[in-house]
Amino acid sequence: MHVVVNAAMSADGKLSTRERTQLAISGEPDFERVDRLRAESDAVAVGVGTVLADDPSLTVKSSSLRANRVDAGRAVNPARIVADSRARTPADAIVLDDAAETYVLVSEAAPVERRSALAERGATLVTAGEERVDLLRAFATLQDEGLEAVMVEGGGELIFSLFDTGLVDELSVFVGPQIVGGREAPTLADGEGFVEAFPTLSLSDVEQVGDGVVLTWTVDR
Ligand SMILES: NC(=O)c1ccc[n+]([C@@H]2O[C@H](COP(=O)([O-])OP(=O)(O)OC[C@H]3O[C@@H](n4cnc5c(N)ncnc54)[C@H](O)[C@@H]3O)[C@@H](O)[C@H]2O)c1
Ligand SMILES: Nc1nc(=O)c(N)c(NC[C@H](O)[C@H](O)[C@H](O)COP(=O)(O)O)[nH]1
Repeated sequence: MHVVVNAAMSADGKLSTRERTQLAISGEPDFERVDRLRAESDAVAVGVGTVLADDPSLTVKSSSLRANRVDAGRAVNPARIVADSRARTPADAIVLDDAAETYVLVSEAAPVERRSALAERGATLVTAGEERVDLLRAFATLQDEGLEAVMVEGGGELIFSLFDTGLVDELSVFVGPQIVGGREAPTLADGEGFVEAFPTLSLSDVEQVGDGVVLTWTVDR
């Protein structure tokens, strides 16, 4: 499996405001880059925090990129993955519509009635971990399902955990020209934070986009 984390952050490293309201960090050229990354992926993953804050669709927006996928014998959209320890994804979340297959990763602690509600909406549930999703086990199951190229779009809690478990191969981040501030505002990697043995990165590309920059790193092994 190849896991790419992609996000947009302000110059001070924030993914959104302290109120978790969506923030226009990048613009159209970056959305097109994200769309191309989605189109190349077998699946696009987010944490349930992102579903609750943004209600994203995670689909490919460009009709020509969708057509290319179909021509190549792939599904029109990549599958969607939601890491959701307690099955909090709302039944009317856009990620549960029929535009793509959706996997919801839950833990043993997810209430049975919430799991049933998601299964009724057509989601495929993957259970791994007691209180929290065991990402190593869950991603191994997803790989068995044929998902090889996985793009992770956030948020900060999920991104930290994926680095913590050593699952990330590549990081690309748009760094935008604004300061958001706020100690409660989500950053690129939240969670508990590393104190020692930090994951290290090797820079593979730098591209200026307007007053921002797209940085691409590979994760050192
Ligand atoms: N700028 C961007 O590119 C971008 C992208 C995505 C999200 N966001 C923003 O990020 C915020 C949401 O981020 P967040 O950090 O609150 O939530 P998140 O999206 O990272 O989701 C966190 C949730 O994931 C689930 N999860 C399951 N297993 C987990 C594990 N092992 N480790 C960690 N989480 C696990 C838990 O239920 C947890 O509550 C929103 O404000 C959203 O707007 C910004
Ligand atoms: N590239 C990018 N620039 C930004 O300025 C910004 N705020 C995001 N944020 C990611 C966002 O939080 C969403 O999760 C998805 O971008 C929504 O995806 P859809 O369009 O619904 O498919 N992403």
